[in-house]
Amino acid sequence: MVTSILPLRIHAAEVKRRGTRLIGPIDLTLGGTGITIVLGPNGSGKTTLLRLLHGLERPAHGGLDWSIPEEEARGRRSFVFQTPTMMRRSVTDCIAYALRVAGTKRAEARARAREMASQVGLGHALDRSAQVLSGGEKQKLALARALIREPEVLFLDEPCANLDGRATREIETILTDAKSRGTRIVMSTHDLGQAARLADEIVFMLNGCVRELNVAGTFFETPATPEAHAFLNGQIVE
Ligand SMILES: Nc1ncnc2c1ncn2[C@@H]1O[C@H](COP(=O)(O)OP(=O)(O)OP(=O)(O)O)[C@@H](O)[C@H]1O
Repeated sequence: MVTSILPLRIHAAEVKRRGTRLIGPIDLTLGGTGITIVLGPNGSGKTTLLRLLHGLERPAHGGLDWSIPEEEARGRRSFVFQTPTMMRRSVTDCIAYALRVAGTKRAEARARAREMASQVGLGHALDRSAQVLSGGEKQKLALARALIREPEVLFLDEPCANLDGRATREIETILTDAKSRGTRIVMSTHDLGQAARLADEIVFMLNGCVRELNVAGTFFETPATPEAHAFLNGQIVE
């Protein structure tokens, strides 16, 4: 049996930029299964937290421990950026590329890429250049590229920012399907409706710190902190 890379334990981790603290100290454990949604006002540190968890930011203090050595855990997680970079390649080749760099042969990589493209609703655009896709299609492509490696943990930074209701629903379906296949998802969103639809657990950020970590149902019904309560009521929280 393959050992899980989870839980991820974060202890007193701080991210600094030129001596200024962006987030932290963060103490958090990410375990088990399901979807964790990172919520919080603009500038509260959601993106920086996700970047820290995925290893894109090095903690200035404290640290992170996956349940297996970092060099092994690295290849078993993926990150989808808010504005994914698109290669000058077809949809099929963009997805296949993720497998090719991992050593899969070209024909097999392309066959699996076509299958994955169809699963995320891009079956009509297999030969289209990634660069001409719509915003929603680009996000689906970014997800397909991340999911084809079957990551155990998938981090997403505001994957539905700027998407309309239909595109958002399609992305949410892809994410819930991935969850049901066992992918652990950690994502930020501004959209409280989306958080309520998807979350099993909420991490509420404020001023660079985790202000509340709660089961989603409890967070939405009886938040533990006055700041979360105010945030859920649409008040400006600083
Ligand atoms: N490269 C950087 N250099 C300096 N400050 C930064 C940098 N990146 C982020 N910050 C600051 O760190 C804080 C947290 O930013 P972050 O982008 O993580 O917040 P966020 O909650 O994701 O915000 P938003 O909801 O607006 O996307 C902000 O005050 C931001 O200005």
